Amino acid sequence: MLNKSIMDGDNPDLTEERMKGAFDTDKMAAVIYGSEKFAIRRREITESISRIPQLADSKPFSFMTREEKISESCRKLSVLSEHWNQLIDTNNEEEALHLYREVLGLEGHAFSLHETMFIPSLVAQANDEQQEKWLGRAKRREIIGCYAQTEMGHGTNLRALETTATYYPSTQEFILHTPTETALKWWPGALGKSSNYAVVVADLVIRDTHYGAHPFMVQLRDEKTHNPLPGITVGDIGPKMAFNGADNGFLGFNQYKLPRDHMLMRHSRVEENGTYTKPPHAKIGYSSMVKVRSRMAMDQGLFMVSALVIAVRYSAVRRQGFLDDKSREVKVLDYQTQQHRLFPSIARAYAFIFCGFETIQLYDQLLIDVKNGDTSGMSDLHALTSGLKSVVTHQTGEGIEQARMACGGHGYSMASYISEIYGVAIGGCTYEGENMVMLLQLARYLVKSVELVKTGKSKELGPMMNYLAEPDTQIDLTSGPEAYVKVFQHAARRQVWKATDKFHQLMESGQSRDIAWNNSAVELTRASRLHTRLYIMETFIRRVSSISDVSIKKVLIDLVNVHVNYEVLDIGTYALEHVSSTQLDSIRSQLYSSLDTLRPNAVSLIDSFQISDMQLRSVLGRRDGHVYTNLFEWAKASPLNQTHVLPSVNQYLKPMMDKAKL
Ligand SMILES: CC/C=C\C/C=C\C/C=C\CCCC(=O)SCCNC(=O)CCNC(=O)[C@H](O)C(C)(C)COP(=O)(O)OP(=O)(O)OC[C@H]1O[C@@H](n2cnc3c(N)ncnc32)[C@H](O)[C@@H]1OP(=O)(O)O
Ligand SMILES: Cc1cc2nc3c(=O)[nH]c(=O)nc-3n(C[C@H](O)[C@H](O)[C@H](O)COP(=O)(O)OP(=O)(O)OC[C@H]3O[C@@H](n4cnc5c(N)ncnc54)[C@H](O)[C@@H]3O)c2cc1C
Repeated sequence: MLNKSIMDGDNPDLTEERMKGAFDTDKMAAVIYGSEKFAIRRREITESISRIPQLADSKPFSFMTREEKISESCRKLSVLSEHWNQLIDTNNEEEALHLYREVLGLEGHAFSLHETMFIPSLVAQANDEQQEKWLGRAKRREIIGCYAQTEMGHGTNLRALETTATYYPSTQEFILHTPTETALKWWPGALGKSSNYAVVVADLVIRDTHYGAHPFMVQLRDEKTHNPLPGITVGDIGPKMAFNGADNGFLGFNQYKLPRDHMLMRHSRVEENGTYTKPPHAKIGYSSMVKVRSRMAMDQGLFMVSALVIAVRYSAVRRQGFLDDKSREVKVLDYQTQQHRLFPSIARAYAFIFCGFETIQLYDQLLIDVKNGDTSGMSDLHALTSGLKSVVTHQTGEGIEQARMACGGHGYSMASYISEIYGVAIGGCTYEGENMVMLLQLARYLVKSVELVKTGKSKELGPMMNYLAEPDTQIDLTSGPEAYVKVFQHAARRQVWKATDKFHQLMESGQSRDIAWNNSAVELTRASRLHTRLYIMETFIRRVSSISDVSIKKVLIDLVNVHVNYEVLDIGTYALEHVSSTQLDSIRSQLYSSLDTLRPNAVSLIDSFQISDMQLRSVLGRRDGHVYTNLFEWAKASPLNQTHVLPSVNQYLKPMMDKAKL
């Protein structure tokens, strides 16, 4: 029995699962979270939080109105402000994110964008003097900030942003202005009611020349009264599909004056006389987005895991139907269909998180390089994270929806909380650049790479691109996971070349570059997806190969087997060009047997993420597995059940029924 945290009073069905686990979940947590030190810190932070009763939800979140959710998260933030230094190392971003997740969950809050985009924008875009002025204040949370870029009329196409920041040398001020209704900033998280500052992205104009999107530090509200400053129109955009604890907002400027030194000037400058110095890389101002995209594999992996923790634990306590033994119904987790629904997603979640570690490190390195004047890695990371954010958000959405269905009717209830997780996670398909558009950004890079190969410049290929220059080879599927990587390489290479050839042929036939691109776009997005999935698979295998602990490695190899078999079958139409249908049949059989092999470790694999009940907010996913009693308690707490007869019954239904009786 390796799982140390088995509790006496837990549901015996879950205890049985935990006894079956063949590895230590604390050790696995150390692998998942990158180090034993951080895995221990996570547990310590969770433990410390549980000792502060004011940080608990005051009632089930699902029964709160939007206003109550916002007020509840502000209440908790004020409690947290008394405890930051005892709870976490405030300079450690991962510890802070864990604390936020535990205490505030995933529905958003006043600081949603403060940590994820406002501070990172100051770090990457503000010069030293500006950081001196604002960064400390932001880190101490004396001010609350957000990132205001998207407008009602334009989000994806940044070059068409309408908000202007016009510089006047005579006053040494910018005038921020919203020229039309569609130019209203629309969507920024925590903008509507919480933030008093924003990094605003506006089109820089000097003497009638438009220099495009640039970031500005803008005070929105009076620091004493919190009222909007004159010239600022700001408010909440209303309820959303999910994420309703956040006040995503609108923002308009009416000839709003801003001192010259409020343009973030680490990379581009406007001198007092209006002379403009351009940045060392044209897209350096987009770095806050690359930062968030580089985190998305990790964050989406964790969203998917939350849904899987709920679905796998519930599947181990839910008994329905019979297999051999007719005296007792089976755990639904024993059905092959249930395993097929859930286990490939467990594998993907692990894979996303391992990828996430790599891309976060790549971004941190890029930040250092750029500070030292080296922007050469920007295109590679932009391409990689554009594809990755698109694939992981889409697959996470699919995985969470399967997890919901795997919980049957109770999955549809807010008691499961899966629908909230789903709603929040799929926001990622849209924010930080709509998925199709970001796949097309990666496609630009892939097409350029093929062009390099075609012109004999393969040596100039970026990281991860060498396979595009390699010839197809025979694949021996018995040679282990690497053979599946080869299948993906073949499929991705063929699709990237096919899409590029189509694009080239259309141009050769007389179509303009833009029209030819648009007419090749579906094929190009397919190429980007295959390339990204190849990267995810390679990272997963690489990470697992590097593990030394035998029991951990063994179960992760089982997980890799589920992954590679499932992924190759999932791209069956492409794979068929490289493997025979008989080989696909054999992959199918291997997938079924790999599901079987994984089955005893399923609960331990998801327990290893050590997501607390507080964070999970799910009756079905409770760690102790006592689902039914608590489901009943939860339903009894519904506001509708606080009275036997609702006022609407007396007001409408009774008179209607009484009238019908006459
Ligand atoms: C629910 C949440 C739960 C938890 C999380 C909590 C909080 C976080 C929640 C939400 C945060 C959401 C925040 C936001 O959404 S902020 C707004 C984000 N907006 C976007 O992402 C807009 C997307 N659009 C763009 O990025 C750009 O418009 C573009 C699509 C990239 C096109 O830009 P454009 O200037 O027109 O450039 P192109 O002509 O297409 O390309 C020219 C050239 O530049 C290269 N390029 C583009 N971008 C970059 C980059 N960032 N770095 C390096 N290079 C870049 C591009 O590849 C091309 O290169 P070529 O060599 O091909 O010429
Ligand atoms: C939960 C959430 C939080 C957000 N938070 C913030 C925030 O904090 N700050 C902020 O500034 N913004 C924020 N946003 C806005 C977000 O960044 C934008 O919605 C996003 O960038 C997509 O832009 P869009 O809405 O203009 O979509 P559109 O570009 O209008 O997309 C609509 C459709 O057009 C297609 N399309 C558009 N352009 C092309 C193209 N060139 N080629 C092919 N197809 C195309 C898309 O694929 C899509 O199908 C948030 C959004 C959400 C949902």
